[in-house]
Amino acid sequence: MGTAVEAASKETTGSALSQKNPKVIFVLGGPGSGKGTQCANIVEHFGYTHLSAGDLLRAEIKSGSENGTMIQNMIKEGKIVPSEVTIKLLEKAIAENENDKFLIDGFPRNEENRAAFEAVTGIAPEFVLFFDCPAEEMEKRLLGRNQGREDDNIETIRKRFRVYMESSLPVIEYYNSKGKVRKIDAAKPVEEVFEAVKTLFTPVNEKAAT
Ligand SMILES: Nc1ncnc2c1ncn2[C@@H]1O[C@H](COP(=O)(O)OP(=O)(O)O)[C@@H](O)[C@H]1O
Ligand SMILES: Nc1ccn([C@@H]2O[C@H](COP(=O)(O)OP(=O)(O)O)[C@@H](O)[C@H]2O)c(=O)n1
Ligand SMILES: [Mg+2]
Repeated sequence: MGTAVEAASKETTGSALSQKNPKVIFVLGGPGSGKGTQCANIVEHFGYTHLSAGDLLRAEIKSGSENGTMIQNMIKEGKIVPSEVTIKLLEKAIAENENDKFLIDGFPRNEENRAAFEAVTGIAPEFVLFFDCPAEEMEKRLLGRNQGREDDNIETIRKRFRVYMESSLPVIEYYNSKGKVRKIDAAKPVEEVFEAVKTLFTPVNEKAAT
């Protein structure tokens, strides 16, 4: 149905995903709230595959892709890359992985990300894991992250916070209005945050098994 472009896109990507029918959890929260850290814990304990949108975009820059320069400039400015680029990377990563359970970290980051992902893949998240953390704590963590990231400087961090407030929080609000948000106090130490995360995953997994 729809345009030829839509049909083609379904044939090349949508069909691979609809066959898979993957289970997806969106992991959201401000920059530095601890998304990547907690995803690593969830992978270890609950068998999900972690897909960080930011990591996929950074790998795309490194691969020498034709979009690389554009992505690099957007990340440096703290701006959100057009969803068609990010969604293609996510679709490919899901299709190529044998697992059927994915943590999608740092996506959707704006309304365009959200609506396009749903339209292209037909996938709705099981729930949205939301790491709630004060800006001062996030700023402190980002300045101490030491991963050599070009966007972990105070100037870009301020831009990323603005984008988060203006564009990403409304997406969390959208899912909240649908009862899909599981909010975690992310200002606590890593272990305590993970204790709270665990309680969300254990009952969900048990329910799925019975
Ligand atoms: N609960 C926490 N308390 C203190 N530091 C944390 C906590 N969670 C993560 N960190 C540290 O903060 C930085 C940002 O964490 P990260 O998981 O990369 O966040 P995000 O992916 O949300 O940007 C990292 O250096 C990480 O080690
Ligand atoms: N859905 C997404 C996710 C990240 N990005 C870009 O990648 C940057 C880093 O994202 P990230 O998720 O790795 O950052 P953190 O929240 O982990 O600090 C963002 O500031 C955006 O520039 C994007 O454009 N679209
Ligand atoms: Mg991250």
